[in-house]
Formats: sequence, C-alpha cells, structure tokens
Amino acid sequence: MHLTVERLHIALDGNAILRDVNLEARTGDIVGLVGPNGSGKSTLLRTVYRSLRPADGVVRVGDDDVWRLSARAAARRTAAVLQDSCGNTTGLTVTEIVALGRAPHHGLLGRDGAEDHRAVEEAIDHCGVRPYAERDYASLSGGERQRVLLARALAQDPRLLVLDELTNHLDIRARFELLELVRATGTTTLAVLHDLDLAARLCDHLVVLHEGAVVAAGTVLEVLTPQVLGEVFGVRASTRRHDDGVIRITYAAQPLAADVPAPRG
Ligand SMILES: Nc1ncnc2c1ncn2[C@@H]1O[C@H](COP(=O)(O)OP(=O)(O)OP(=O)(O)O)[C@@H](O)[C@H]1O
Repeated sequence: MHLTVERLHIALDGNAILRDVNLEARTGDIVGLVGPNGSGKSTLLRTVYRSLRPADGVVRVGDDDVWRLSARAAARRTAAVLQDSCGNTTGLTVTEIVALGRAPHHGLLGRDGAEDHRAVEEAIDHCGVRPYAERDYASLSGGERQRVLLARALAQDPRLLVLDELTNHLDIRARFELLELVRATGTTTLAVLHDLDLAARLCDHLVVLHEGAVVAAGTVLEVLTPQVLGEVFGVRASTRRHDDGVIRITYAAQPLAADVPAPRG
C-alpha cells in the first residue's frame, strides 16, 4: 500500500519538531529517511506507526488516515522495527517473539489459527532464523535479534514496514543481508538510515530532513548532491553510479567546516 504524509506539524514541549512535512512512498517502494541527528526522523516515524498524534496534518496508509483507524486496524497495516524495541522478552523463545507479530490479527479469543501459524513459519524462514527458532531470544547476538525483530514485523503481514535504524550495531555483511531481506519482501517501506551508503544501495527514493523540514526528496542521485551533503550533513562528498550499477558516495578527507573554504578544482 502507498504511504502519504501531508502537511505534518509536530510540536513537543512547545518546540516545533516537524514543520509542514510532506512525503510519499508508492506501493512497493523503499523510501529512506535521512538527516542529521535531531532532525526529526524518529518523530516522523512515530506519527506513521501511530505512536505520536500529529498536531496537524495527515498520514495515510492506502486511502485511510491512520489516525482515524482503530489501533488494531492500523497495526494490521503497519509494522515497525524500532531501536531496542522488543519490550520484556524474559523467557520467550524466538518463535514466541515472532508469533507476537500476529496479535493484531487475533480475534477476541486471542488464539492462534492456521493462518497465524503459516505467517510465523514463513517469517522465520524468510529471515533465516530457523536455526535458532527454539532458543531463548535473550541468548542471541545483536545481529540475530535484529533478524528476529524483522521476522516479527513480517509475521504481522503488514502493508507498510517502518524501520528505525534496523542495521545499527551490525557488521557490514549482516547489514547487507538484512537490507536484502527487506527488499525481498516487496513491502512498501519507510526506513530511517544513518549510513548514507546503505541508504543509496537500498532505497528507491530518499527524503532528507533538516531541522524538522524536508529539504530534498527524490532518487538517490537527485538527492545526495554535493550541495545537500555539504549543507545538511556538513561533509564534502560526491555521489555517482559506478560501472557495477551501485551508487557510491566518495567523501573528501576533510569534513566541511564553516570557516574552511573548499579547495578549488
Ligand atoms: N518530548 C520531547 N520534548 C521536546 N523535544 C523533543 C521531545 N522528543 C524529541 N524531541 C526533540 O526533537 C528533535 C527531533 O528528535 P528525533 O528523535 O525525531 O530526531 P532524529 O532525527 O531521529 O535524531 P537521531 O538521528 O539523533 O536519532 C530533537 O531535537 C529532540 O531532542
């Protein structure tokens, strides 16, 4: 399903955090939300997965304003993987954690049916967590846990995936693997990523937030221009598609500093 964010305003404790934010992810697209620390990325995600009601503006998943849906109906559409987001997992196995993703689909009796079982097994296989499916979640490494949290989100059978720094703390191979798993789902995805190289590899489109406002949006090459990299991220860098088809960013040895003019040539 497509995601549309229109004219979003958020103020917290009297401070404007998001100002007139507009954003779109077409069905099946992976949209990366990037920006410096404190630019409002997580706040924007919170309004999308319905944990923070906006002061003004609309978040639509499909044709419906998520803030007009019930929490349960919204959770059947949108699954989020957040940083350190598993809650109390004491004594739960990996399979039990993944099965938690089915909660929005349960009826009043809250029992698992055949459809729940199928979704959990499929998510376990898709994310490659079968080898430790019966282990205590608490015994897993950070990378293994992230896979399990993604599996829990996929078991939810969402139409929109919301990811906040899914690959934090992971080694480079694990990052690539996890992002490939996301791509292979074909699910519309809004992902906060700090690593711009990963964002360039994974995303169909990027949206750059700076001080609570969208300052650029479009394809990776349209967005990660030397000007945006300099003015928003404070680095001197350029972006281009290499012969192997991968878009890479090349950073100059010296980061930009306001009082140091960029060298000529
Ligand atoms: N409850 C609050 N009251 C006041 N300000 C808040 C509150 N919650 C967040 N903020 C501020 O809103 C701004 C945006 O925070 P947010 O977490 O959305 O940024 P971010 O882009 O996700 O940052 P990071 O990349 O560091 O995770 C920050 O300046 C933060 O301090």
